[in-house]
Formats: sequence, C-alpha cells, structure tokens
Amino acid sequence: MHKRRGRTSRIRRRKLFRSSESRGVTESYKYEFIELKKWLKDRKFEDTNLTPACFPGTGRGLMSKTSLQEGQMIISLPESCLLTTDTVIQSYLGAYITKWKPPPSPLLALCTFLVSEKHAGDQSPWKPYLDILPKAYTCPVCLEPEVVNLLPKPLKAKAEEQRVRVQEFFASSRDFFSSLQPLFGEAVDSIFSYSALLWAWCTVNTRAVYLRPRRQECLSAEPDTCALAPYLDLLNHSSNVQVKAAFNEETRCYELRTASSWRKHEEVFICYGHHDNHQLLLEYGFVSIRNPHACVYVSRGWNQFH
Ligand SMILES: C[S@@+](CC[C@H](N)C(=O)[O-])C[C@H]1O[C@@H](n2cnc3c(N)ncnc32)[C@H](O)[C@@H]1O
Repeated sequence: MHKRRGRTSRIRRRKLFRSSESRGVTESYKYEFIELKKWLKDRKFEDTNLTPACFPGTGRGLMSKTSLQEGQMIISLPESCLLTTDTVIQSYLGAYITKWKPPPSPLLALCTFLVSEKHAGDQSPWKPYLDILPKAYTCPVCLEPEVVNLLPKPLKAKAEEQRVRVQEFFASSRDFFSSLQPLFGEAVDSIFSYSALLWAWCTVNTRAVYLRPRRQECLSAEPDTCALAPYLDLLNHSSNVQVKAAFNEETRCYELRTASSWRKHEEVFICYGHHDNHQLLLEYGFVSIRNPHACVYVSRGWNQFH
C-alpha cells in the first residue's frame, strides 16, 4: 500500500519537478556564442542578465544568470545590432533596390540580404549572427508534402496556402535576383535558389521582432515592420508570460522588459502572441503542450449528425 505523502513533501516534489523541467545546460562556452558575444560587445551590447542554454522541451533558449524582478529591463539591444531594411538599403544592395521597378517589398529586401550575406561566408560582417541561425526550419512550409498530408485538415489547408505564397514570392523575385548578377562571381540562380530563399523567409518569419511601421521610398508600400534582433531572438515562447518590447526612440535601443519575475537559472520566455497550436506550428514550427489558447477546430456542418 502507498504511504500518503505529507503537504511539505508534495510541495517539495512539485518544486523539484518545476525546476528539473526548466533546468538548462549552458551553451555560452560554445565557439559560436563566444563569437556572437564579441560581435555584440563591439556594437556596445553586453548582457548581464541572460546566457544561452539548452532546455529540455524547448531546446535552445536564454537562461537567467540572476533572479529578475517584475518590470526589470532584461535586454536593451542597440540599433547597430538590429538588421532592418535600413541595414539593407545602406548596404551594397541599396543601389540595386533603388533602381528596381516595381520597388521590392521590405520582406524581399531582408531575405535578399540574408541570402547574400550567408553566401559571403567569412567575408560577411554578420557572420557571428548568421552562424547561430538554424540551418533548417520545422515550419510546415519546409516539410515534405507526405508529412503535411498527415496534419489535421484545417492546418493542412493553411500549410498548403503558405507553401503557394512562398513559391509565388520566389517566382516573382527571380528577375530582381537576376539584376544582382554584377555583384557575384557565381550565377545568381545558384545563390538565390528556392531553398535559400525559403531559409531566409523562415528566418524572418520565425525570429523577427516588430517595429513601428516605417515607409522607405525605394521599397513597396507593404508594412515595413520586421527587424532581426540578434541574441534577443534566442528567447523562446510561452503563453503564460507578459513582456513589453519596443524600440525606444530616445535610447535608440530595442528594449524588452519582463512583467513576470524569474528565478536564477530559469529559462526566460517572451510571448510571441496569443496563438493556438495550429498557428504556432504554421508560423514558428512548434506546438506548446500546455497552451491556454489551444482550441479544437470543428468543420462546418458538424452538428448535422445530432
Ligand atoms: C525566436 S526563435 C527562439 C530561439 C530558438 N529556440 C533558437 O534556438 O534559435 C523561435 C523558434 O524557437 C523555437 N521555439 C520557441 N519557443 C518554443 C517553445 N516553447 N517550445 C519549443 N520550441 C520553441 C521554434 O523553433 C521557433 O521557431
């Protein structure tokens, strides 16, 4: 017969379970993070609160180095670390973007820059950031059609729509890529391939932070609201936390404040939005086990049988 546990023992076990669930193994010693930290330091950013770690369940993320209080600023990333359409327009791509008619979209500008810098390898000033980006993504748009076929019907339909959108994005961008040929020794078709553009598209879609809409004369009128925020984009999602994140025009930093408190050595999360699991899988390539926004999709006419 089982001996009934006392209240103290139950609380202790719950605490132990909570901490083992979120316990991370530091990754700050890894070469790519040492290089990234140097790169960030050169751009006037040093983190005292967080460190990269690998967590059971959520994978790579950021862990608190000390306890963090409600309202505390957890990251303040200088503008010089952000990759925005300004970065692209001020680069060697700027002249080609300005010339191209109809103007490329802000998304195309960001994706083109990512593919081009990735191709530059060691020559790219963004190398330490590019090296920590995932090599592949798990979003349905990257999955084999046989795998997408196994998804629940409503999600499968959205995944197929998304695949068509990305394919059209590629097809409609090819002439612009051809115009960049003078910049490269190799044929642009081999650099700006579908798989390279898909990787860049997933990078922006799964990792970009939101900026107040801006308008660049040389880009199309689609919303220009995405920025890649190196290091900050290592934060994983939880629906149960609240954060305040925005670009501060005075400090010229992208600032993130937590509305939750964190114990030392816990995984620190941000909330990507109130997404159900279909949206999380579609946009970010993962699902959350304890998702308060989880819902069941019911097809039209389901009640005909009652
Ligand atoms: C902004 S990045 C976060 C950092 C990322 N884990 C990394 O290693 O680069 C977003 C991606 O992290 C992963 N992710 C974020 N939150 C997660 C969670 N709660 N559980 C599992 N994976 C998560 C997903 O692959 C998502 O596309």
